[in-house]
Amino acid sequence: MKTLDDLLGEGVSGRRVLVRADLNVPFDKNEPGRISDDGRIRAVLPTLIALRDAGARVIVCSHLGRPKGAPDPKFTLAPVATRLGELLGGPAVFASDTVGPSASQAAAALGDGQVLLLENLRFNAGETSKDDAERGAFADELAALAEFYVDDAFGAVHRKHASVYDVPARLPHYAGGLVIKEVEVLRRVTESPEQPYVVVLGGSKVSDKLAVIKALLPKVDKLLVGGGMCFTFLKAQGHEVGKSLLEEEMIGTCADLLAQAAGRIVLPVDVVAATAFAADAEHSTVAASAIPADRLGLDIGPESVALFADTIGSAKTVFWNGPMGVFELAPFAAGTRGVAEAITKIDGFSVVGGGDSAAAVRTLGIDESAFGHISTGGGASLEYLEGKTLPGLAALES
Ligand SMILES: Nc1ncnc2c1ncn2[C@@H]1O[C@H](COP(=O)(O)OP(=O)(O)O)[C@@H](O)[C@H]1O
Ligand SMILES: O=C(OP(=O)(O)O)[C@H](O)COP(=O)(O)O
Repeated sequence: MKTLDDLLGEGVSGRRVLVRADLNVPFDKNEPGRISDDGRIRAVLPTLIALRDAGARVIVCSHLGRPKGAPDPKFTLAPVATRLGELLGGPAVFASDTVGPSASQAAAALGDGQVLLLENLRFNAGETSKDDAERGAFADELAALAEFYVDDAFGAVHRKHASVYDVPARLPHYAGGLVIKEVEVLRRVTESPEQPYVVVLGGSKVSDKLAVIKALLPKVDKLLVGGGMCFTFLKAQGHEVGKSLLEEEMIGTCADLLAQAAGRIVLPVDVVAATAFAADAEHSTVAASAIPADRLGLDIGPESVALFADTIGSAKTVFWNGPMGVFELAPFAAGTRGVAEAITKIDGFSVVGGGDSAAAVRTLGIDESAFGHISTGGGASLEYLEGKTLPGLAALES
């Protein structure tokens, strides 16, 4: 795999370099347009600064959220361009489209050492299309903007998307420093995790991550499941989950996984159940087996935190992805805080992965240096640990 250092060694002054970054940052739920955690922007800065300082004309592209293949102002990268400019100490030009006239004019007008951010890749149906030709056509347009391609979007390397998988087939391609660093750490955890090895899963991307559990089960000693993930399992155990996040079509899969796991999947015993998805909603702690029909579980309860902390405490390797609750709303942050704090105390190696999980660590004020590694990718690191070939890494290697 060629790296950014190889590209810098070849000389990039005056050359247009397309950098795929993962700038999928969280926004403040109460203040639209305010980035609540800029960790993913900071994580790619060394790559952008190295290219800029070498005189490259830097064209950055990223997705934000999951728009449906067409422009949607809710998911514009404009606020990210502003923050990127602040962090770079000089403006980042923003193109109001990804491969249209604004992007191509801005790319053509870029001076040496200037940085351009394209609008959200996922405003284009070709980016995420399952159809190779449709993805390829979009990749052709993206590739036409530049002479070289650098992938530093670790959080998206598990996606077979045009900007991750098809563009590197069209341009000389290099792995950025963030991708290299992330892979180095995760390779260590994958190849020889010291036992006991505990994986903690939560968050809201339920169906994505349920698929990973099957592959991870044989590799881990215990899998602790909280967050939005746990309700499909609780339902599979025969409990009612009220209005909680539920993936109906995965209930059978969860039942199979529980049977296969023979006690190694640990579920919450209590949850904080609220009348609505809101900070001021009436809420109380209830047994996980007795969630009222008109309530939704928004956090794991204190007994579950104690149960999870006990298992985490004896682990030598912990991988955690996905908040234990809706930590962005203060009444539902205690589960995530409790689990995060337990992980910081282990006598072993810990990895936290995921945009929101990493953001939770920082916004809850937990000591970042107490973790072995904080990864910018949740799904990406999980699939790496699973031993899967990740499309973005395979494309960089070929
Ligand atoms: N019980 C729950 N119900 C709904 N959403 C939840 C619940 N628990 C956690 N979440 C949400 O999950 C989101 C993060 O999920 P995800 O994207 O899977 O994590 P990551 O970005 O760390 O991989 C957070 O915004 C959090 O509010
Ligand atoms: O936030 C991300 O993944 P993560 O929540 O698993 O860390 C990445 O930006 C990938 O986004 P996607 O899961 O919408 O493809």
